Parts: sequence; structure tokens; C-alpha cells
Amino acid sequence: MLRGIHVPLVTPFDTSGEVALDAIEKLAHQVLDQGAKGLVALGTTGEVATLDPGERARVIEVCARVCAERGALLTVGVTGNDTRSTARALRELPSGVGAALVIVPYFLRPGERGVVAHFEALAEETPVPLVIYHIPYRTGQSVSAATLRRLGEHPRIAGVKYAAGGIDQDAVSLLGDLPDGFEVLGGDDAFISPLLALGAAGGILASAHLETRRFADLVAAWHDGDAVRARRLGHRLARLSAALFAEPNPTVIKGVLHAQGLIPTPDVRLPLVPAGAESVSQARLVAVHPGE
Ligand SMILES: O=C(O)C1=N[C@H](C(=O)O)C[C@H](O)C1
Repeated sequence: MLRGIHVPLVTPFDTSGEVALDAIEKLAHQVLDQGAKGLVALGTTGEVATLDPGERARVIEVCARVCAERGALLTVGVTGNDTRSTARALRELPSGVGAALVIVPYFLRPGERGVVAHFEALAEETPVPLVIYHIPYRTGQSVSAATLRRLGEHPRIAGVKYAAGGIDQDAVSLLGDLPDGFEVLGGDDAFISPLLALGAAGGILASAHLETRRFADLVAAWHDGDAVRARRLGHRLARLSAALFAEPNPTVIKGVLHAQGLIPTPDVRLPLVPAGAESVSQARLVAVHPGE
């Protein structure tokens, strides 16, 4: 279900600051045309924290329509750090949503037993399969391979978006012994190639707004065992990701998409501030001349 590249779409804004739904629709078609297997709505990249409930609903609606037309998976980010309200948000997901990306409870640091209790409770209530979003440098909560493996045994938990900030011992251990039906998706753009080499099923990667086809080829190359091709692509795309993450995500990506005429403005909502012109032009340069 999760194999391949899933693009966590940016939320473009028009010149009056409203969500540009038509631009989302175009971007969605474009990345699916270029080989993405699915979309992620309301991720960090989509600036979910700054969207009001009506905006969130409209973003999901557009993405669900495109995914239904294209036979693609729509995953929706469900953000919350208490179990009751997260369960409610899951129950209220509209039809057309295929999976929910649920972050490890952040800030509270409930410990690994709390993390297990949280996801096991959500798994009992969710109408769609869950993907755990493990990103300790944002949540403040570590989760070991053993805990992820235990959660992965639950039939309603389909995978983990793994974003530990690098390839750590837990990534190696988890990918060496995955529960049946549980998959790992890379969530640190710069480390996607080595994670795929270890056996990841794909990735949820903001960088794949650009060069979507090459990211899809990277996944296919590792899955086909073509290490020579995979390494070459991996190094090229890592350079692109480094340039796109030179400032807080998704500011540089929005700058590049705007410069390419794909979104009406590069605007982000506070507390994010737009990327500097230098970062945007450097990322555009790397996209064209990756230094092969
Ligand atoms: O929104 C997402 O999903 C992603 N967010 C990460 C982040 O901003 O840290 C980056 C990743 O590419 C996908």
C-alpha cells in the first residue's frame, strides 16, 4: 500500500493570503503524472499548524478528488498530542482518505509506554490505516525499533514515516526485522537513498515536488537491485534536498515553485518567513545542474 514516493504538498497562498486551491490541484496532478504513488495533505510541509479548520477541509477535498480520479493514495496528516482529540480527528476524516499520518505525541514526552498506549488506542478507533510519524528532533520523544516493531504488529498500523535525522541503529535494526504488512517510509529527504538501500518501501518527501520522476526512479532502482543507478540518483537527489532544506521547510521549496510559475506566491504564514533569494536561486541552480 505504501510503496513509492508520496508528496506532502505545500499549501500555496494567493496574493490576498487565501489558500490557492487551484494551484494545489495542478501540483497534485503534476507529481502524480511524474510517478508519485500518493499525496500527503496537511503535513508539516503543508503548514498545517497555520490552517484553520475550513481551510484544512478544503485542502483535503481537493486532494481526495484528485486521488480518486488518479487511483492514488491520499494520506492526511493528523496532528495532536493528546489521545482523545487525535482519536476524534481520525473519526472525523472524510471519505476519500486512504491513510492517516499521525505524529508521535510531541512536547509532552510521555515515554515509550505512553507512545504505545497512544497508538494502540488510536488504532482501535481509526477508520483508515495509520502511519506513525517518528521525528524525534521535532517531537522530543524517542521511539526505539522494538517499540515500532511492537506497534507494527497491530493490523491497523501500516507503517512509519522514519525521520530520525539520519541512519541510526534503530533504523538498521527495524528494517532488518519488519513485522508483516508494516512498512518504513523515509521522511528525511537527504537520507532517503541509504534508507531505501536498507529496505524502506519509499518516502514521504517534500523535495519530490521537484524531480518527482527521479525520486520515483530512485525507489525503483533500489527495489530492482540496481545499486549503481540507485547510488548515482541518490547522490544527485541528496544535493537537491540539501539545497531545498537550506532554510526551514517549506520556504525554499515554495520559493522555487513560485519561480517556476507553479504557485501564485512564495508566501508562508508566520512564524515561518519566506526564504532568502540566495537560497532559492541556489536550489534552482542545483535542480538544473546537480553536479553529476
Ligand atoms: O510534511 C512532511 O510530510 C514532511 N516534512 C518534513 C519536515 O518538514 O521536516 C520533511 C519531509 O520531506 C516531509
